[in-house]
Amino acid sequence: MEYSIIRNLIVEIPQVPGNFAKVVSVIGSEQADLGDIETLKIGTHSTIRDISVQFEDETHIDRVVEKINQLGGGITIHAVSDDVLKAHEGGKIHMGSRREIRSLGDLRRVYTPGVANVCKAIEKDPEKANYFTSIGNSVAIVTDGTAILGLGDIGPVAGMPVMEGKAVLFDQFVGISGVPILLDTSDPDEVVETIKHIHKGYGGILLEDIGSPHCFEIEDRLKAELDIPVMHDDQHGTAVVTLAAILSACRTAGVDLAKAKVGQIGLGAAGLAICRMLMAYGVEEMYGSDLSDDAKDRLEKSGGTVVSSIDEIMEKSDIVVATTGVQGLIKKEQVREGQIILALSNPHPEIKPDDALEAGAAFAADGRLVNNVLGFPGIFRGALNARAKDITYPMLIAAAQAIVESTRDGDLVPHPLDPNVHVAVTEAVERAANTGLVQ
Ligand SMILES: NC(=O)C1=CN([C@@H]2O[C@H](COP(=O)(O)OP(=O)(O)OC[C@H]3O[C@@H](n4cnc5c(N)ncnc54)[C@H](O)[C@@H]3O)[C@@H](O)[C@H]2O)C=CC1
Ligand SMILES: CC(=O)C(=O)O
Ligand SMILES: [Mg+2]
Repeated sequence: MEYSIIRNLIVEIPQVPGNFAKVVSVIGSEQADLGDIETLKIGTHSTIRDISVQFEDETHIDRVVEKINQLGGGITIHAVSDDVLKAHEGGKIHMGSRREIRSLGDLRRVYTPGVANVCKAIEKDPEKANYFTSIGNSVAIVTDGTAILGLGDIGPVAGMPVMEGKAVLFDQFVGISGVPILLDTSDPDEVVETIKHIHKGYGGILLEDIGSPHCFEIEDRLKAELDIPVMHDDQHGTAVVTLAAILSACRTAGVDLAKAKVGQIGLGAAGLAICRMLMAYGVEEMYGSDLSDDAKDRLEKSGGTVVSSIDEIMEKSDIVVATTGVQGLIKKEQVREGQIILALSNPHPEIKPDDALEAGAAFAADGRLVNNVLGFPGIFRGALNARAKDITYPMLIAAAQAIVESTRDGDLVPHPLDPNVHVAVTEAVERAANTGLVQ
């Protein structure tokens, strides 16, 4: 069963023993996936509950609703609400102020005429902008909309909910102001020029969901030309977290990663960066496959070995990572006993972890668990704290190691809401940045 829709059932249940169990049992018997349950109202005779459920499709919802309504005894569904859409009403972020204006004195300090002195101080010594403005704590989240999750080239405006989501994570996990920037061009020259012209307002640039191959050129050029940290999240944020998950799996399984055979399906932004990161870490046998000859050439130029089919990757590899955006690409029959399988495409993986485990995999995870959310917030916080001008490989490796050290034995990665992991990544990246400065 592939769940793709979340809905909340607002159900009134008369207070008769066993009634609630009847509702839950309909959800279970129809193979819908029960989530959070919230009690909205306890009345004299009945209780109203908000039950979050994942469904396969619209007809699946209709079937469950009909069966619950047929239970009788006063059990009634009052509404089927889409909480995901509701959570996006009005957008998820807004620009707020850090100073209140309650008096004319406040106004004159925060705005004119007082502000002019601050402007002059910064004009005299531009470094002062780090103290007297929000620039050093702001990161532009830039997309051209060409590879929004695995949804493809849906354009920057349709990608805005993802960019707002990244901004929410920046704010809540590490206190960075993330500012979405939507580009209506994917031409590398125009993207680079545009970012160069706006970069002065930001302490760093997070490139997000910019597809391959143009993402490689855009990132390389910006890193060379700008004196603030630039990172393409889908490449390096993903590679960091993938390396961490693989290291944790190897630790539990007692496998030496450098000696393992690793296969990467999909050699786009995420896939090629994962291969490069694993090879930099010492993996000697790195296989990859893609539909695009150019993508395969890039792997070969980076030192990996191209194989002709997914069958061959599955056959050869101890560890398989997939980032193709293609739901269900890996079949259960292709899974080998004891394999580590990370099917990382969002919103739907190449193989569901349960299916991979059932087929004999030793470890399996999807892109909800092994997700760059564990990396990019702390990587930027660490880089901004250190006033780093770049995000370097040693900083990324330090981030991966911090994630491994924050992972409980037997798990692949930490829980994304564990604040310790973001602190650990921040500190490790800051340390690595400062060490780099001393060398
Ligand atoms: N879990 C996570 O943190 C992350 C997951 N991803 C996911 O990875 C997927 C790819 O993202 P990007 O690398 O940014 O996109 P991309 O467009 O740069 O790369 C996708 C690559 O997959 C290849 N591909 C497509 N179908 C294939 C097939 N049947 N066999 C072999 N190769 C195939 C394409 O030719 C392309 O090279 C998306 O679904 C995205 O959500 C990306 C970044 C982070
Ligand atoms: C998580 C993420 O960045 C992606 O799926 O594109
Ligand atoms: Mg992304």
